[in-house]
Amino acid sequence: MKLSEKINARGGSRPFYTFEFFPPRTNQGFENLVARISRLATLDPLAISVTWGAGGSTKDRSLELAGITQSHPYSLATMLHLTCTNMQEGLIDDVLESVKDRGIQNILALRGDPPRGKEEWIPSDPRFTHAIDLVRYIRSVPEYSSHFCIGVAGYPDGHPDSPLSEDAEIDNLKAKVDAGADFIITQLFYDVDQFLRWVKKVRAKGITVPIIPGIMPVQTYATFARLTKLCGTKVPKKLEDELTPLKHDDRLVKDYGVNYAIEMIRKIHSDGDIQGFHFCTLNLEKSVQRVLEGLQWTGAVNEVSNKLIADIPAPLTENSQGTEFLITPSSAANNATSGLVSFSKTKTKNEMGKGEVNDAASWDDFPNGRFGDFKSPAFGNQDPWGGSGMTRTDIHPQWANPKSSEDLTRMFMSYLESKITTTPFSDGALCPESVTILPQLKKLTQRGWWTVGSQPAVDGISSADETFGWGPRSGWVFQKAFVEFFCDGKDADAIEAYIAEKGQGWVHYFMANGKGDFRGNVAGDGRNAVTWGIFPGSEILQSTIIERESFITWKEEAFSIWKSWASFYRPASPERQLLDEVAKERWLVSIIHHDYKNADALWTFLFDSELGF
Ligand SMILES: Cc1cc2nc3c(=O)[nH]c(=O)nc-3n(C[C@H](O)[C@H](O)[C@H](O)COP(=O)(O)OP(=O)(O)OC[C@H]3O[C@@H](n4cnc5c(N)ncnc54)[C@H](O)[C@@H]3O)c2cc1C
Ligand SMILES: NC(=O)c1ccc[n+]([C@@H]2O[C@H](COP(=O)([O-])OP(=O)(O)OC[C@H]3O[C@@H](n4cnc5c(N)ncnc54)[C@H](O)[C@@H]3O)[C@@H](O)[C@H]2O)c1
Repeated sequence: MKLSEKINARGGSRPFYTFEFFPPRTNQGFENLVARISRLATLDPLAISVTWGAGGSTKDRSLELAGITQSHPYSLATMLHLTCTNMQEGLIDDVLESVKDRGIQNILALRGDPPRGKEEWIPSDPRFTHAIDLVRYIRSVPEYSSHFCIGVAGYPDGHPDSPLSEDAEIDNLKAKVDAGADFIITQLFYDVDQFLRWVKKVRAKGITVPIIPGIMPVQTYATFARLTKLCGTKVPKKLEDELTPLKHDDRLVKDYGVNYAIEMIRKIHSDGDIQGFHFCTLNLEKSVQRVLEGLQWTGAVNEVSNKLIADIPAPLTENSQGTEFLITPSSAANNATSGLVSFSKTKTKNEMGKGEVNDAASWDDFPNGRFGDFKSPAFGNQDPWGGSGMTRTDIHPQWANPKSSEDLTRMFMSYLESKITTTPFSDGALCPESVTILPQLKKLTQRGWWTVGSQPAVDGISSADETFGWGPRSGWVFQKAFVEFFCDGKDADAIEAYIAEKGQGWVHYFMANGKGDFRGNVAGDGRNAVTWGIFPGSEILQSTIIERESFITWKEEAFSIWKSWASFYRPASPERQLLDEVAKERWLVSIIHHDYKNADALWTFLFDSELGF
């Protein structure tokens, strides 16, 4: 059903909400998301939306997910985000046809990433340069026009890449609506006063369609910092001042995020214009549920909608079978200041094993744990539409234009020496904990093993420690050292042989190349918890796990970053040849040393003459 019709049918009696999801990176994450959506559906959203990877990069998974949620037994009004630039010629028509065939009637028409300057050899559809072109196109084809309800994006804090004034931006928004859009969904924001001012300005320009504000409850400090930067979101001083002191405690951050979202929504709703809210869920469920409970908007619907749970087909993978708990805070949303959030666990499905419970329960608690659980729907999330960062920006001038391996070594070294602040693999400065192993990282990188991820060993440090601490303050945290780097095939062979000969069971590794070869010494389903913490009143929490599935998923992304970087250069250019060669020939290697009681164990093991040190 069309969202515009559903909004009208409600008659404005009760506020509505929609939930946004992105297609997960792994098969198990995908299957578990479907189960998660079915649970969230019991909260009676008016629609759910599925994001679209820039340039169609998630086409199949986005279509599949949207098709599932639209059809029986879920039967949720589904909206597909669709970007129109950097899309291969003909793809828009194919997608619109498939969307229509699946019975989906709502499209969020977006521009997507601006075309990359130097890519003229990649054929992309010349008909589309702005979102308005997609709106016009859909409205120009009678069978699409009658079938689809169209939403467009609005930017209360301004568009991050736009040089235009607010007035000019709103004129462009009006043009999209005049071209046939039925509603506006806004970019996420946190400054309610600014939003309400913007809405009045939008209305004053004669835009009358529903405006649905994008709400993203703060989930973790790192995601919040990353996304507000990416989206150009203004962070009110009050929010910054209140959130920063909590940033090491994921639970307090989440509690704060829930309360802040509740306050935002109450204030916006009381202003009278806004009827509904669009939740950017990041594929997590607890915070959105808590916000709606806190608003007391869910009471009436819960009775009606339990039917969905009963209708859902049995869950989906062996690992996910029965591992899901619906975790509801026993004292909804109001514990932020005490720091004592207690959770009551309500089984939603079959009986389950204890270890599995710990996994699923922490999916929301540590959604962006560095190497989060690959079974989590939120695994590997980088931004709300699943890009790698590489697709959103032009090549960073800091990375120079590498023409040789030595140039790349220099780039990775410059990053470690803080001469540059990013690499294609690290979008911000090194974490303070990495500074404690800086000489070791430099030694590896200088050797041509370009490090991209690492952590030092930690044997029980206070969870309140400024550098290593996380979680509730009264606890102890532990880490095993690991390092992850790109090296050539000869070195990968040498590392493998060396670990087999000298590792004595203390050293685990995974290695993979861009051609699809994979090697490692961890048993198929072996899971290395490399960061864990012990806190009062809870099971041991494992925030970071290194395992085969997540490594393989990450290595796909890692090699696609090389390829994506290469694609910025002309085919015959030395940069293109170098980066293509690296993407083909180098290996991504991840090495963990299990002796966390010896802080030097990993490094003394690696810095051996047999490995060329
Ligand atoms: C709710 C929401 C969901 C999103 N979902 C996704 C997603 O799933 N996948 C994804 O890749 N991205 C997504 N995005 C990001 C979006 O694709 C980017 O923000 C993109 O840069 C702009 O898209 P747009 O549709 O607003 O573009 P447009 O409406 O085309 O506007 C882009 C810029 O161009 C300007 N402009 C418009 N018309 C003209 C003109 N004729 N001449 C000159 N300038 C003009 C506008 O003022 C604006 O500054 C989403 C954004 C929002 C707010
Ligand atoms: N299973 C896996 O192996 C797997 C899965 C997903 C992600 N990853 C890794 O995680 C990273 C992305 O995850 P994230 O956003 O949580 O990472 P992050 O930015 O939190 O980095 C993880 C750690 O690596 C350190 N680091 C960053 N850049 C480094 C560099 N150039 N050399 C050495 N150390 C560096 C950081 O300081 C931090 O301590 C990827 O770069 C990848 O290394 C690995």
